Amino acid sequence: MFQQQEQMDVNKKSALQFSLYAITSGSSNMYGQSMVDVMEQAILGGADIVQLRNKAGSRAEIMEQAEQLRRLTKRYQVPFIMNDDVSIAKEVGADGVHLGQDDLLQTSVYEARNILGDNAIIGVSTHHLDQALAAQHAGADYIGAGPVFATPTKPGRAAVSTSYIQQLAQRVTIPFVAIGGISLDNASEVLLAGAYRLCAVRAITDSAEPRAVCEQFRSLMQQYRLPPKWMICNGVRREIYAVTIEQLIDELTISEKQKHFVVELNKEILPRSRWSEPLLTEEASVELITFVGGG
Ligand SMILES: Cc1ncc(COP(=O)(O)OP(=O)(O)O)c(N)n1
Ligand SMILES: Cc1nc(C(=O)O)sc1CCOP(=O)(O)O
Ligand SMILES: [Mg+2]
Repeated sequence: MFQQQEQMDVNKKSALQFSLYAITSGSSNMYGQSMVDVMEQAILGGADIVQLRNKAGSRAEIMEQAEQLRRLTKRYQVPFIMNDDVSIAKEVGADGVHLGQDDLLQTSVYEARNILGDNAIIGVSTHHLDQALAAQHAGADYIGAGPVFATPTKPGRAAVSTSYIQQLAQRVTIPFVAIGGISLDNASEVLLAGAYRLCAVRAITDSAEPRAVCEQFRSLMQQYRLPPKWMICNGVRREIYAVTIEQLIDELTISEKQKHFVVELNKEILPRSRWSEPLLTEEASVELITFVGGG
């Protein structure tokens, strides 16, 4: 818990800078491409994190797939996340595990962290803001946010819509990834709502050309947001997209009446005349010091 406020291991920090998250489906796709080939194509197209999701296989089958994906992702130096099962994640040396709200009833973030260690990536699915804030507080490294659109991959789960993405962009300090029904046709809508990271199953696995699909996702994504930076804002370590103090104030949705403060950037007072300069960089530390009116 609260590890976001400490210095993060460099490998974990770089793993969490992912932008396109590919999740498996089945052992081969409808074009006869094996699951591993599809994921390799996805990685070559720009997927920079991979999850094994097999809801129906035997433990032995899942273990074998996990080992295959572990080898593949090591070769390309891409993080590998195991869905649902912390013990398989541990056994194959996955980089982390993804837990849904139901999975948390079996294994909490705290327990997963104890089993996998501080450097493991623990992701948690969330469907509304309270769950997101709880996951962040519990020490999750990233949040899954969805389903943004209704999807047959998760039947019966109501769409949260892009308004949930807007909420997360303003309220959570850890990375979040939009998931559910995301395709090349609607990705812009999700990015416009404030997502930097997108996750897809069918858009990638149901395509005859997973590599081309991922390339197109990545080129779309580059049009919307610059990668976020880890910064310390008023003592809290968090992801920040802003590059100027003015943008930071907007990003933190500070209301008009609270905008009278002194800004310290890396321990130096920053005059208001410089608030529009692109000064915010990785690991910058910003203090927005407000004054309480006296009588
Ligand atoms: C990145 C990511 N986000 C959400 C999920 C869904 O997890 P969960 O709600 O536990 O559902 P299942 O995938 O286990 O059916 C995910 N797997 N990955
Ligand atoms: C596995 C999963 N989890 C979701 C969530 O909202 O937590 S939506 C989802 C399915 C995503 O698949 P597709 O890209 O095919 O829609
Ligand atoms: Mg699950």
